[in-house]
Parts: sequence; structure tokens; C-alpha cells
Amino acid sequence: MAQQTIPPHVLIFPFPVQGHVTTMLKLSELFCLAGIHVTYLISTQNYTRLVRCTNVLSRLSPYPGFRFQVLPESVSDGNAQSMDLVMNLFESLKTAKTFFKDLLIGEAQKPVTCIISDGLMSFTLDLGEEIGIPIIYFRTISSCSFWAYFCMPKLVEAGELPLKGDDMDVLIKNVPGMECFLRQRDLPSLCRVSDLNNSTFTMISSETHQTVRARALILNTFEDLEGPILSQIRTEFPNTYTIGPLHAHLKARLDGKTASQLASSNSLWEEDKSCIKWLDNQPLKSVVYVSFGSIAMVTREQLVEFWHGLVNSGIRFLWVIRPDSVTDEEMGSEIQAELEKATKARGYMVEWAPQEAVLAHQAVGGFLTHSGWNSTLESIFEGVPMICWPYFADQQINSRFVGEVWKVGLDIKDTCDRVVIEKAVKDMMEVRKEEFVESADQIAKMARKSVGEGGSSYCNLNRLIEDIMLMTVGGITP
Ligand SMILES: O=c1ccn([C@@H]2O[C@H](COP(=O)(O)OP(=O)(O)O[C@H]3O[C@H](CO)[C@@H](O)[C@H](O)[C@H]3O)[C@@H](O)[C@H]2O)c(=O)[nH]1
Ligand SMILES: C[C@H]1CC[C@@H]2C(C(=O)O)=CO[C@@H](O)[C@@H]21
Repeated sequence: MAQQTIPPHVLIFPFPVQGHVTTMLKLSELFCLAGIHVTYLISTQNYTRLVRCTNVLSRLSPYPGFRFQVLPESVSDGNAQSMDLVMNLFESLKTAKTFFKDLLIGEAQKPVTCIISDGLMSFTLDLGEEIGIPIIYFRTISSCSFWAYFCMPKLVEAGELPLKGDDMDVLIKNVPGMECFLRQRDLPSLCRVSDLNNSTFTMISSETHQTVRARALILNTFEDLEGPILSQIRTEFPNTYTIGPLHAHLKARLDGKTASQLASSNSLWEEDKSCIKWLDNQPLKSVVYVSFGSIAMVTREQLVEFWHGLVNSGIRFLWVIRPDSVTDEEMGSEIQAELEKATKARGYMVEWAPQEAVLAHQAVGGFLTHSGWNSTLESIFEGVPMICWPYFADQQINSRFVGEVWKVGLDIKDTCDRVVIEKAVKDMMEVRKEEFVESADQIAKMARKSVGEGGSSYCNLNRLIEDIMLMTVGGITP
């Protein structure tokens, strides 16, 4: 057969929220480094914010094969800050079906040879099958949460869902590989429904089950971190590529490139870099970094509990309070003034931080996080222990693995009390510091090894690239 002259052209389609946008943009750059052409689909709002808040255009300009493709205006803002908004966003994405199909058909000069779709958007599978373009799913959550989602129908069949009784510490028996430690309270938050016809529950469960139709599955993790669960996943999805931690993998492959190409942020908010200057003046490992990601919301009361817990711990803190992330009511002036007065003593507050740089900073000794998967991986890679306060979705199960399986932090889910928070911060930063640092160092070493030359994620990414190179128009695959 004549050598394929058309360059491999991948269409990458993330669910338009920060945690998905950043991960798939890093994968896009890794593909560009390998000479693969990439069209990256993005909502108009997220494109505008990304260009305004980062150097993404100059960073990607060296890759002639890369382009952004903006989605129709009908795709609502990626600023989803509750499951309801997520569902609205999910529904609005379906309005992009025709646009997506026309895009696939219209690329005559440079046909799309492979689609990499977020594992939450099964309408892309319908179109890929219709047109004959292979689709690889990329699920941006942890393997452990993906597997729990996939097992949800089994839990229903076994009568473990809907949850029974009030004892949230009852063990769940029907997620293979987790029988010894997964409690009711550790299941993804959307399992805490009394009615299994709940739209979010059915959406996530059915979208997850559509994964079987994809050609393969990409997960942002590494074998040494989630090996036992990956073995379970591969009983259903034998062709699973583990290529993470992606943020570090990209940095590793960019190493030695010109400064302009060094990996930078993909933030949708302006990063307040003054916090790095503040960190430069703090003692080694003396600061707890606090951030709850791009979607989580806190009530005014929860905010005050965290603030008292942090201040009463006596530990320095750098706290991200994302704009519009406090519900109930605007923070009253008395709260704002109180926060600022006490924070001046040993804290620093920003609306959005350069998180990868913060977690890599020598002054940071701990991370109070919502357990979003990117934050968890970034903390693991830097060897920073965590206190986990999950908000929703996959975060509940991530926090259980951090505390109970990987033992690199404390899980304080389902609480929000100043005394609990104070104790957790003191335990992580002082009382049990050595224990956590030792454990975190071990896993950080494995994470570094996985993305280094010859590491598991390094080799899996090379295999993924080779497989994509072999795909041709019409979807003939290896
Ligand atoms: O001040 C900040 C706070 C966060 N980040 C970055 O923003 C990303 C946040 O991603 P993540 O930690 O995964 O949290 P979410 O934004 O909440 O991500 C959504 O998507 C993730 C991946 O699917 C899921 O694991 C989460 O549950 C879901 O809420 C990370 O890369 C952070 O480095 C910053 O750059 N600055
Ligand atoms: C907005 C969230 C609902 C669940 C989604 C998810 C998933 O892949 O299941 C991951 O992170 C979140 O951004 C999505």
C-alpha cells in the first residue's frame, strides 16, 4: 500500500471546563512535538479567557500543524460551578453536533485521521462511526474514579445503590479492587442520590459505559500509582494508554527547548504571580497552599471555618479564593476585613495562582485541596502531602485513595469544622510531617520515573503516537 502522504491530523475535543481544557491542551502539545497536526476544539468564552490569561498563542506558534477551532456560540460558557451548570453545559454541547460533523467532513486538504474526545461526550462516537474516523476516548479523571463510575450499574444490581441507611462507613463490595476500603461516603458524590433516575447520575453512568465503543482509552495517570485498578480496567478496556502525569510529561519532553516553549499555564483566570514573591520570603516547607479548583463552591460559613482552622493552626498559608466561588451571599465587609487582618499575620490570598509553580516552590509543605485530579497529580509529582476536602464528582474517591491507599495525606471529607481543620493542618505540617513527606517522596520518585525516558508513561505515549501515525483516512488502524 502506498505510504500515507497525508499528515496524521488529530481533532481534540475536551469538555469545556478548566480541568479538562488544560489536560488536553498539554496532550495536544505533546502530539505537536511528535509532528502530529492538531485541531483543538474550544468554546468562544474559554478561548477568549485562555488567550487573555496566558501565553498560549506564542507558546504554540512554533507548531505549524496546531490550530484552535472555536465552537458555536450556542455552546455555553465553560464556567460551570455546580452540577446543574455542568448539565446545562453538557446539553449545550449537543448543539455542536452538526458543527462537529461538518468539521470532520470539511477537512479535504487535511482530513482528520483520529478524534480524541473527552470521555463525557458520546455524541462524538456516533459521528466518528458514521464518518469512519477512529475515536480514542480521553477521560481526565483518575483511574480509580473512572472504574467506580463504570461499576455503578453493578452497584445498582447488587442493591448497593441507592445508598442504604445512614452509616456512610459501610463498605461497598461491588467495585472490584476496592472491596477492602471503599465506603459509601467515598463513592462519587453523584451516587448520593435516593432516586436513580437522577439526571446527573444517569448521565455520568451512561456516558462512562459508552467508553466501550471507543477504539482505546487514554488516562492521565501512571502505572505505579494506580496499577491494581488499571488491571481491573483492562479487563474491560485492554487498549488503555496511561501517559500521566501529563503536566510533567510535557515539561520533560520540552526540556532544553527555548524558554518560549517551556510549558506554561492554561489558566482561564488571571494568575496573581505576586504570591510567588511572597513564598520567596517564607521558610522552607512552612506554607500550606489552599485551593479548591475551578468548579467547587464554598458557603460563607465554610469559608469562615477554614479561615479559623488555618489561623488557629499557626501555620502560614497561601489561599486561593476564586472569584464568585463563595455562595449564599457576598462576603460581608466584616468577614472580609476579619480575613484580611488575620491573614496579614501569616497568610496571603489570591484569586487564582500559578499552581504548578506554587506546588514546586520550596516554601510549600502541604496542600489543602478539593482533590480534583489535576491538583492531586500535581501535588503527588512535587511530593507535597495533601489534606483532602472533596467537593463533588470524582473528588470523593480521589481523597480516599490519597488518605487510605497512597497514604500521602489526610481525608477530611464530609466535615467542615475549624477544630478538625486546625488539627489536620498541624498533623500534616508538624506532628506527622516526616511520615507524610517520606511517603510522598516515594511516590514522587515513581511519578518522575514514569515520564522520564524509558518510563511507563513515556513508552505508552510513544505507543499512542505510533498508533495514531498508522491511522489513515477511513479509519484503518493497527
Ligand atoms: O489557583 C489555581 C487553581 C487551580 N489551578 C489549576 O487548575 C487546574 C484545576 O484542575 P483540577 O485540580 O482537576 O480541578 P477542577 O478544576 O475542579 O477539575 C475538574 O476536572 C477534573 C479533571 O477531570 C476533575 O478531577 C475535577 O473533579 C473537576 O472538578 C489544575 O491544573 C491547577 O493547577 C491554577 O492554575 N490556579
Ligand atoms: C463537571 C464534572 C462532572 C463529572 C465530570 C468528570 C468526569 O469525567 O466524570 C470529571 O470532572 C468534572 O469536570 C466533570
